Amino acid sequence: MPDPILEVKELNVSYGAFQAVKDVSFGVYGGEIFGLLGPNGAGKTSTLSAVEGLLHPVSGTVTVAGFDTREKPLHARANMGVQLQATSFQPELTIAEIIRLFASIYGVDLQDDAVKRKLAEISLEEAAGKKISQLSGGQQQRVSLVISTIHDPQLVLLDEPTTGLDPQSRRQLWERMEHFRNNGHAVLLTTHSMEEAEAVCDRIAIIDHGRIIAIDTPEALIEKHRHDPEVLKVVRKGKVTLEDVFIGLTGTAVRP
Ligand SMILES: Nc1ncnc2c1ncn2[C@@H]1O[C@H](COP(=O)(O)OP(=O)(O)OP(=O)(O)O)[C@@H](O)[C@H]1O
Repeated sequence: MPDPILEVKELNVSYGAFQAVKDVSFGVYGGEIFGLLGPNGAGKTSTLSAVEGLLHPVSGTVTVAGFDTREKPLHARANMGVQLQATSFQPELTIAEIIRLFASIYGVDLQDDAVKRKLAEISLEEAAGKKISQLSGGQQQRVSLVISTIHDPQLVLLDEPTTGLDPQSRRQLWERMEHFRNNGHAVLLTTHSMEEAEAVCDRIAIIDHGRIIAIDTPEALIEKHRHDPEVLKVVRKGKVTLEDVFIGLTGTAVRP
C-alpha cells in the first residue's frame, strides 16, 4: 500500500476550553475522493482548517505529500490546493487576470492560450473578460476550483464545494473532482449531501461531536449498518440509504 497523500494523526483542535476535534485520524490516498460528513458543528471545517494550516491544533500531526504541516509548512502548502470563496478574488480584475495572478503567485507560467484552455475546461471561455461579480455562484465556484488547482497540487481540499449549485453545475464539479482523482490526486471534501457522498466519494468518515464514529466506503457503511435498530427506525420507503445510516449513527436531534 502506498503512503497516503494526506495523513491526519490523532488531531485535537480546541477553541479556548472547548474541544472541537477529538483524536481524529484518517488518511487520503492518491486516486481517492474522501468525504468528511457530519452534522452542523461536528468539527469538519475545524479539521480542514488544521490541515490547511489556518489554525494550530492542540496536538496531533498532519502530513501532506510527506511534509509535516508544522515542520515544513511551505512544502506542505505547495502540495495542496484550497478552494477559496469568490470574495477572496480581486473585484477589479477580469477572470483571465485573476487566473494569471494566482498562477504567478504559485510560480506557474501561464500564457494566454493556457488561460483560455483552463476556462474552456470549465465551459467559461466567454467569461475571460468578465469580473468575478458578473458570474453566477456556480460559475464562481468553477473559477475558484481552477485557481485552487493551478499548481497541480497532490491534495485538493474542498469545504462544501457544491452547496447552492444547480444539478448541472454540481455534476460538472463532480466531474472535475473525478478528473483529479483519476489523475492520481487526493481529494478531501466536506459535504452535507448524502447523495453527493454516495455519488463521488470513494470513502467517507462520519464525524460527530468532534470524533470520527465510522470510516469506510459508502456501500460498506450501508451494508454494515443496514440492520441496526437505530437505522431501521429512520428508514424511509423501505430501502436503506446512506442518509438513514448517517441519521442512525448520529441521531435525529438537530444540533444547537
Ligand atoms: N472560531 C471559533 N471559536 C469558537 N468556537 C468555534 C470556532 N469555530 C468553530 N467553533 C465551534 O467548534 C465546533 C466545530 O465547528 P466546525 O465549524 O468545525 O463544524 P462543522 O462540522 O464544519 O459544522 P458545519 O456543518 O455547521 O459547517 C462547533 O461547536 C463550533 O461552534
